[in-house]
Amino acid sequence: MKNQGCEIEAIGVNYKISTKKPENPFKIFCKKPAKNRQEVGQEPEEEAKAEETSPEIRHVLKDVTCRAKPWEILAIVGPSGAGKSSLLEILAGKVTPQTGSILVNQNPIDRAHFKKISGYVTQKDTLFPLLTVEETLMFSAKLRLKFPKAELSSRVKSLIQELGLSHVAGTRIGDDIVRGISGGERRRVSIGVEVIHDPKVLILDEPTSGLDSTSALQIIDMLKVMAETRGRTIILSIHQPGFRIVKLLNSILLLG
Ligand SMILES: Nc1ncnc2c1ncn2[C@@H]1O[C@H](COP(=O)(O)OP(=O)(O)OP(=O)(O)O)[C@@H](O)[C@H]1O
Repeated sequence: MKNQGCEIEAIGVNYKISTKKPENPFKIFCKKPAKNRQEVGQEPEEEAKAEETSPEIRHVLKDVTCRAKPWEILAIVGPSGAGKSSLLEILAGKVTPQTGSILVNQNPIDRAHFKKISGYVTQKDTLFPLLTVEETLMFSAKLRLKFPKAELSSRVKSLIQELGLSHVAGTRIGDDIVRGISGGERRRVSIGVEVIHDPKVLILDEPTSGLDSTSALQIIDMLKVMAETRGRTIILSIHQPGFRIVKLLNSILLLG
């Protein structure tokens, strides 16, 4: 099992959200509005139809099916609001869809176990600006791995090399006030934080957003190497991949 890759499959996923404004929390005694004549006595199909056309229900994902394989990159492509982040959260077991299933190696997802074998890189980097690159990765290593200090240190050093961050290992992350590393380097550190425990699956929400085309290509190139050398399953969302990026992707799911 240890060396087995991880295949993730989404089958017939439907995800709806309610855009209805929450009721007034101070209104303790509230009379439920009487159902209108049309709603009373509705059949289930009619009810589903009514839900479908209701302006208060947004159908974010409609019958989505996809498969991500080990050693490969699956990209979820689509315009803003297409549901890319929602699908990634569903694939990661963070959100449960109304219908459909998520399978990991042909078995229903076990969220607790999946958390241990996966890494999730959010769209926005959440790093401590005053820590250096090496300190940031060491912090994550100490949280996630129960290794002796020397082993943690050597794991961090080899990861810094793998991420191509050796030249900035001792540089602070920085933010708008403190000058630090570049946007592309920051993204690499965020990826490093999530791969320190060598996960089988890596899920990334828009890893190239806000980067110039060269830095974006370098990030996807690095992820490709991670997939091909470690057998990782990589799932990422991306807005508008350029031609050179598309060539590095193994499969693409288009969301409209
Ligand atoms: N928890 C939620 N509450 C309210 N609306 C939500 C929620 N989750 C998703 N949505 C809505 O669902 C739609 C899809 O959102 P999602 O973030 O998945 O899209 P996206 O393709 O990742 O967009 P972007 O590229 O801009 O990040 C959007 O209209 C969003 O407002």
